[in-house]
Amino acid sequence: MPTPNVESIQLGELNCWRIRHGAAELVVAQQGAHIISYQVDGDEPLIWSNPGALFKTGKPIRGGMPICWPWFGNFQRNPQSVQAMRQSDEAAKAHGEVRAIDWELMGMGEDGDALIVEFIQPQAEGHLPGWPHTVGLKLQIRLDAALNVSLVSFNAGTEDVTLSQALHSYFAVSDVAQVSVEGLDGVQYLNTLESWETQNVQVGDITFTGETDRIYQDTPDLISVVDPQWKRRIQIQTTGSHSAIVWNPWIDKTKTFDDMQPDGWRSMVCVETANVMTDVVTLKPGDMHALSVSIWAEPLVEATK
Ligand SMILES: O=P(O)(O)OC[C@H]1O[C@H](O)[C@H](O)[C@@H](O)[C@@H]1O
Repeated sequence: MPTPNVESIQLGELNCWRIRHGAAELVVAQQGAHIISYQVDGDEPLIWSNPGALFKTGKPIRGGMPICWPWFGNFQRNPQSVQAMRQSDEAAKAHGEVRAIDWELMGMGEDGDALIVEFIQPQAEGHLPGWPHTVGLKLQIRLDAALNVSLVSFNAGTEDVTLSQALHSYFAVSDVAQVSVEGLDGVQYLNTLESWETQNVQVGDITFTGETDRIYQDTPDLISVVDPQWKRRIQIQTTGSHSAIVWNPWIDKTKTFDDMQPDGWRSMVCVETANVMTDVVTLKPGDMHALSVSIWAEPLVEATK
């Protein structure tokens, strides 16, 4: 059985852990329970670790896998049922309240050949600013042949709670202009750069020629990023999610970020495992929901004629 090897490290101002399990290495920050990198020895990284990232207390980390909860994206773009959960005159943060606060590491342990790492977010139990609900929030990371991440919400209060959420995965690619995203052919999407009202239908695979920010609805459980140059297919298998956001900031948007190198956009693409828009989650008292993704790479088999 592979033995995990855990090292506490400091990245900028943030406490992190470097966890080795078999051939896999995971770096996770206490702030946001944020996966910063994940790579299997001898392979290209699967999760994009951003060389321009800033590791500052209270600032969301760009790259890796931010957790967006209890709302995704721009609060005002969320359905009324999600907005009604918040009681505050303060401007709402993009992507919710938990990506830039500390989580508690509950434990790390082996389960057969797998390693499990668990975090909880105690502030979700009634202590998030302007969000007066009591939800047990746990992140479970399971390392086996894949990277498996599950965000579990349990309504411990007495009223219904509606939330939108995402595991905002940044995937490492050879060159975003050369990759395609498969699995969404025929699926409806909003092109948020053009209109939040018009429904579009995806035709064929997604390729990238400019800034891209799309919300796909009624998504299938398996989406892949096909990368011919790195001769691999990243498999993104989800449960508890029927929406996905596909995002790349391209050249000009990247220039507006203080935490991304000018060419950073080229080596990443976000395919986010989500519950947004028509797919928001309502938890009755006592209900639990798990938003889960398993990520692994498979070699691209060249078509033979
Ligand atoms: O800059 P952030 O708040 O981390 O958000 C980064 C991106 O996240 C998602 O993919 C949204 O769809 C984008 O509109 C947003 O720009």
